[in-house]
Amino acid sequence: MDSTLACLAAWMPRQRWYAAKGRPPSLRLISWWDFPADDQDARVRTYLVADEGALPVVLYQVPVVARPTTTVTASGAHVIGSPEPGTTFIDGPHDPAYVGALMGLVLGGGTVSGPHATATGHPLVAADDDEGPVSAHVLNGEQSNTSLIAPATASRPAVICKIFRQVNQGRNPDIELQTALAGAGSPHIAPAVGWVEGTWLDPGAAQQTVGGSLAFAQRFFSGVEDAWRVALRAAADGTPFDREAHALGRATADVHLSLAHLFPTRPAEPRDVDGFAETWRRRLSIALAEVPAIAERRTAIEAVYARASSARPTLQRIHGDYHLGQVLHTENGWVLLDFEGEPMRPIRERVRPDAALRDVAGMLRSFDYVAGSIRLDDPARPAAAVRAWVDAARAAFLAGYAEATGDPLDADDPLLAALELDKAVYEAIYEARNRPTWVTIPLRAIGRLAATHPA
Ligand SMILES: Nc1ncnc2c1ncn2[C@@H]1O[C@H](COP(=O)(O)OP(=O)(O)O)[C@@H](O)[C@H]1O
Ligand SMILES: O=P(O)(O)O[C@H]1O[C@H](CO)[C@@H](O[C@H]2O[C@H](CO)[C@@H](O)[C@H](O)[C@H]2O)[C@H](O)[C@H]1O
Repeated sequence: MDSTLACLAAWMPRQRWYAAKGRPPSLRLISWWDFPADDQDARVRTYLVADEGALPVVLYQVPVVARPTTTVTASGAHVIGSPEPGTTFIDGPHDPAYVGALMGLVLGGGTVSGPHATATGHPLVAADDDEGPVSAHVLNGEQSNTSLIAPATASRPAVICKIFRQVNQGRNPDIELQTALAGAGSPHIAPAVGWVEGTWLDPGAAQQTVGGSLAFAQRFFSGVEDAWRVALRAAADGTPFDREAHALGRATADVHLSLAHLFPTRPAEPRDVDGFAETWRRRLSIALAEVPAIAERRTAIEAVYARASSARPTLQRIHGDYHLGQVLHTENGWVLLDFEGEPMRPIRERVRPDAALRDVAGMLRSFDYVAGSIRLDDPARPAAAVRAWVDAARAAFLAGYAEATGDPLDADDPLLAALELDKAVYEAIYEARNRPTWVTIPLRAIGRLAATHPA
């Protein structure tokens, strides 16, 4: 097993979903389970490994197909390594044996098990017994998880199945919130198709079995673009985005209203807002260590946070990592995706009731990212026109949101300002770790947002 762990530890840091960038993992095997495979050459296994170098410890789900090296046809990019002579490990989602096994579980149900661990499929739609092994391909792009797309068949629409790379105790909020919203008939959600839940021994507590979500399947909207693409094109062409942004504000408010109806809400108490401020300060100190350019803004940033200390919003479940890339432009309007919350926040914080303005702030930042990305692509482009596009989109989004909630929304609200600034600080850390050439986008925003609200 040591050679298997060494092989995984060498490969994981190169994966986008590996959280502790710049540090090799310190892996401990927690468990595994094997799927039955039709292909005699393939052993289909999911490893649960804990990265104990991370604080708190991060548990990863690593599906692996082991094949005799002489039979491997997978592209080198998807090969994990050869832990033993003659055997090659392939990244499971890129191998048909794992794809067929996982999709079979999520669409058809059943349980697979390993030492003190299980994985159980919970299909929500009746399976087509004649379908045979489901084929699917990995969705390309920069994602926190790995998603498989299974094309439509005569008996079912196309399906996207997200494999959660980081595994936590309890139901993943992506599944929890979207199944509740879909069940309540929200038109802004992709209908759920099924999910996979697992049990394993808690890495932090001897002999205690815990459970959590492993994968989530939803209807896949083929051939549609996300709001990021649509907005980027509109901004680059100089086409107004006001109507779309207004409808996006309305859809956002509609989802917030549904979540407030479906899950408990409560007024914030002083300790809640102190908790927000504590998170902002903690994040700022990480950002100061990882992105030193922020240091000159420190006092101004803290002043913006201090202005929000008397805010008392109603707390409710929210999206938590809301940006243009999380919304699809379908023929029936905007559809929201990925309710997992901020990947960098511990899960226990992500499932707590929160301020709905956090999502509003996330989307406002995303409009600014459109301008930033255009400037990165074409530094010679006059900044003023793109800025005017962003300002109009922001205003339209806020107007649509306020209209649908029926509550006026002050664009200078101190809590909104603090949340927007905190999101920019989050983005500075995120970009420094994942896309260093993009870090100028949040850095410029931090300068602007801190200067707009002087002490
Ligand atoms: N139901 C869907 N229909 C079409 N595309 C989807 C669907 N769900 C996700 N996508 C695409 O996959 C991308 C990643 O999905 P997301 O849920 O954000 O995963 P991650 O947690 O890995 O970031 C989205 O930005 C979107 O482009
Ligand atoms: O992968 P996730 O969807 O969970 O989100 C993470 O990655 C996003 C980048 O892909 C990051 O979003 C940032 O970049 C977007 C443009 O690519 C921009 O629209 C967002 O406003 C900006 O925050 C997100 O923060 C991160 O959690």
